[in-house]
Amino acid sequence: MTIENVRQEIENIDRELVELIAKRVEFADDILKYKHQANLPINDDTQNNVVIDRAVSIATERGLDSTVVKQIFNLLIQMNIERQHELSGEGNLP
Ligand SMILES: O=C(O)C(=O)C[C@]1(C(=O)O)C=C[C@@H](O)C=C1
Repeated sequence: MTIENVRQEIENIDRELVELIAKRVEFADDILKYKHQANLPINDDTQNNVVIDRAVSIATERGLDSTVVKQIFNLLIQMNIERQHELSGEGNLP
């Protein structure tokens, strides 16, 4: 494999990652509807821990640096929380 081939593979993965992040954020709309109906807060620390612990466990099984994976998932959760605030009309972004 040439370096161009490897960079093409990395680009393909990067595109998939961004698509998956977009899909994950899109669920903010559905989850927010349930939260409004049940009068639940947007931020749920218990669920945050479930998501983080699951990601850390999978990362550890795959031999990845779990500290970095934890940081990534904290950012993903934060993106979802921000989108839910935006959809509630409380955000700063368009
Ligand atoms: O599961 C939820 O309640 C969500 O809103 C999703 C999510 C997440 O991104 O995984 C985001 C915010 C909550 O604090 C917990 C988890």
